[in-house]
Amino acid sequence: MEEPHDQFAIRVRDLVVGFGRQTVLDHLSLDVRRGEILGLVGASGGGKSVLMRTIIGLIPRRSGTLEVMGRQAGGHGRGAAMAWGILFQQGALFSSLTVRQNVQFPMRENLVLSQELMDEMAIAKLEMVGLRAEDADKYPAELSGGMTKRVALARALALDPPILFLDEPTSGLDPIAAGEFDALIKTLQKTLELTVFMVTHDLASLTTVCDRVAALADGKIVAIGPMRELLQSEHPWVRAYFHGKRSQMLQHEMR
Ligand SMILES: Nc1ncnc2c1ncn2[C@@H]1O[C@H](COP(=O)(O)OP(=O)(O)OP(=O)(O)O)[C@@H](O)[C@H]1O
Repeated sequence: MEEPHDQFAIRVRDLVVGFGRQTVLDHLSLDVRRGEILGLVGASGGGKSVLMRTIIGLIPRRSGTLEVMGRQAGGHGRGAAMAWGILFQQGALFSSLTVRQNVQFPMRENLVLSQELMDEMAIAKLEMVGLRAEDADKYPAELSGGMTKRVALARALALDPPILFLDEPTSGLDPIAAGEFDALIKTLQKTLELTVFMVTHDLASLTTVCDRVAALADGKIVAIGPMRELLQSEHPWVRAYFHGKRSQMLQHEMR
């Protein structure tokens, strides 16, 4: 039975995206429920980033429909920019701007606010992600990997978006920092009632923070559901991904 539309933050139908003669996404359909943390896995080069970038309007689609928070996507502009926050893989902070200025960047681009209010908002966002007010005057080169991710997260949350896109948020972090970052995402998702769309290879993240996991193979979503269901999937790529030697070893160690 079809679920009512307002349950979904993102609806993708029959999406086709390609470059030249290469088709990357081939009639892909996917629903992301409001308030869930959805993890996306797929082969390297399989199109995870392309899917995310197409949803946020950075890559044009050849055909198919996209709906974000009940609105047909395609139009860019202010409304779209405020519907989501994005954490790119490398953190991607502006190196010449301080932490405070990085967090304020989307505010300056999209809102008309006094400097005083933006300063207060930036500090509130930094505290929300577990950083201190003293960190606001640092430059990106002065931050650890974990702090960089947190600043990028604070910037992604600057406009209080209902949807958060995360591209491999724990990559490059040691297991302790990765676990702390996962816990932070879970807490923020609960307190801010966010919908989180997360591309990740991190089995610990998939197991501990994701409500559902979607697997992308051959340009399509070939399996979707809670992690325990994905582990039962008969799809050859999904089986190879979760039951290959390396995954088995990690899962064994996680028990
Ligand atoms: N702007 C672009 N122009 C041409 N080809 C592109 C472009 N962006 C992505 N591609 C191609 O699309 C395919 C999917 O790339 P994508 O970055 O989405 O993979 P991915 O699943 O995110 O991989 P990874 O896990 O390694 O990050 C690749 O073959 C890539 O070369």
